[in-house]
Formats: sequence, structure tokens, C-alpha cells
Amino acid sequence: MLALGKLLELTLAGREPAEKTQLTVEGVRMRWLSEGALEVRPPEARDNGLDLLLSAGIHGNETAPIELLDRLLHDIARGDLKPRARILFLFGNPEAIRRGERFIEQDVNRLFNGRHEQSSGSEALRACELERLAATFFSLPDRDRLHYDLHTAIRGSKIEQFALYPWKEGRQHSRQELARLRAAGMEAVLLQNKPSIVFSSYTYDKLDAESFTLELGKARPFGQNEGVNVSLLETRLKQIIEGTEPPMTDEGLEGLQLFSVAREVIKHSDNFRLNLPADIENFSELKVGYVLAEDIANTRWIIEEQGARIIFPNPRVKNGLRAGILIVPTTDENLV
Ligand SMILES: O=C(O)CCC(=O)N[C@@H](CCC(=O)O)C(=O)O
Ligand SMILES: [Zn+2]
Repeated sequence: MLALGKLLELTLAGREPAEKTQLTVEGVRMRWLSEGALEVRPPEARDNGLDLLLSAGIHGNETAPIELLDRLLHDIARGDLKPRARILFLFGNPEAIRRGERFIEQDVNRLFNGRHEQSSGSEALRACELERLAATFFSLPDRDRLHYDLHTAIRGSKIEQFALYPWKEGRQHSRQELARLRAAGMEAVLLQNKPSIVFSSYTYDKLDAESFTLELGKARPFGQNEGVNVSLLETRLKQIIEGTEPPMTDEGLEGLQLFSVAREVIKHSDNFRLNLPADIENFSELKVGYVLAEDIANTRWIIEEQGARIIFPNPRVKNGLRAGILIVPTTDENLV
């Protein structure tokens, strides 16, 4: 296998490859761009006009998605997977991946859409570099742009695999992309309704990609991901890469649960208290009237919404950041 197919090994060892560009037997060009960043370009005659950004390891302890990208890269480097799409592979936070931690000083996924400019340290620099790599990759005109930012969650979930679909003023969510996600094994999609500072929101908002955060199961260390079943996603990604994806129809949305954000719960101070059991699962339902959280100056987060559920509850985030998202079921009427 070509040395550049071993991007994960290089990243874990903190090494630069001796050769920065390599050609597979199929004429696919692999180009190392920076730590944890590799571009794959099919021969011009085979290029189908799709630019696909696949990122993982934005949180260093979320290893199942990193292993999935590693397998795809190996297949490409061996010539077993024959891309027709241009692809950018990104391992988001190399130092955190090496240490098996979510982050070192600050969460990279709270530093996009310019937030890194108001901050400092290696993770702010990395967010800036990831924005630059994505912007350069998505700068070619007249091409389709797709970004999947792959994650696993801190806790278990009543709905194991789901996507978060960013929001931008004046842009509508795509039915076709939701059908594609359904075929890739996603059981639910959270339709965002305001701007955000995560990586997928940056590529959706600033780079006009169709972008998603995908949650694939519970975060575990390398080699311990038997419980995370990514087979449907892996099959679909291979089809997208090779341009052999079956056509998507409206029926493709069947069985996909849609949610919208009712409120983001923001932690304002060290007095923040979240009234949930430590082992609560994502998508747990909360009854109207329940006091979800309390914060400084007698602030109380009381459930008002029928059918409310919680995802990503985390009272340990830094002040000013999201400590959970309250979501409610929604319909597909606003999709295009
Ligand atoms: O399990 C958790 O609490 C977090 C899992 C995770 O990392 N989720 C992403 C979601 C990004 C988005 O909102 O699109 C994150 O929190 O960064
Ligand atoms: Zn994550």
C-alpha cells in the first residue's frame, strides 16, 4: 500500500511523510497537505464533479469515525476503491487523537465561523487551519460539495445514529440529502434553525457545501468499536466515492425521524446545575414542567415544550457554551 494511505499512522506518530504526493496504480493522486490532511484526486477523465470532505477526530477520543476513514484511505491507496470524487480527508485534532482526549485546552468544534479569532492556543490555530483547508478544497467552481463531519457521542442514545443539519438564512434543507442520510443508516436528523460555531456549520454557511455532523454511536478507545455499527454508512460512502450510488427517491425518507431545536441550554456560570442523571441517554423525553437546569441569579430552565427531548447534556462545558440541546419532533414540510 502507498505510504500516504497510512495517514492515521503518520498522524499518531506526529510524522510528515517523506513523499508528499503519490499516485496509485489507478492514477489516483494522493497529496499530503498538512498534519492529518490528505487530498485524493481521481484522474481527470474519471472525475464526476463531486468534492467530498470527510472529517473525523475533531474530538480526539471519538475513534470509530477515525477508524472508518482510515479503512477508506487504505482501500484507495491499495487501488481497491476507485474514486470518481475529489476527496479531502481530515483528522481534526491530531494532538487530542494521540492522547485519546476529547480536546486538550478547548473544544475545536466550538471555534469555527471565526470564533478562533477571538481565542488563542493550538486548538484555535487548528480550527483556523481546518477552515483554510476546507475553503481551499471547496474553492473550485461548478462542483457539488458535500461534507460529513463524523463523531461519536459521550453517552448512550435512544436513537443510535443521527445527523445534525446546519442552518443558514434563506437556505432550505434538502430532501435528497436526507434520503442519502437515511440510506447511510441515520435514523434521525436534527434540523438546526440558527447559526452555529461547529465545523459543519462553517462549511454549510461559508462554503456552500451540503454539510452534516453525523453521530454514529458511543465514543470508545481505538480497537474497541465493535459496538459501533457503521456498515451502512461505510457502504454508502464507498458508493459516493466511486460514483455508484443508487438514485435517491422521496420514499427514501421513510422511517427517518425529524427534529428541530426548541432551545439550546447555555451554561452561564459555575453555579450551573443540570438536573439529569449522569447516565441519561440522548433523546430522553422530558415532561412539561420539569426543571431541567438552574444557573446564577435564580435562572431556571423549565420544560415548556410538548414532546421535548434532550441531546448532548453536559454540565462540564466551559461557561458560555452549550450544555445541552432541547429538541422537539418536526415534519418534512419545509424541505426542498
Ligand atoms: O456527546 C456529546 O455530548 C457531544 C458529541 C459531539 O461531539 N457532538 C458534536 C455535535 C456538533 C453539532 O452540533 O453539529 C459536538 O458537540 O461538537
Ligand atoms: Zn464529537
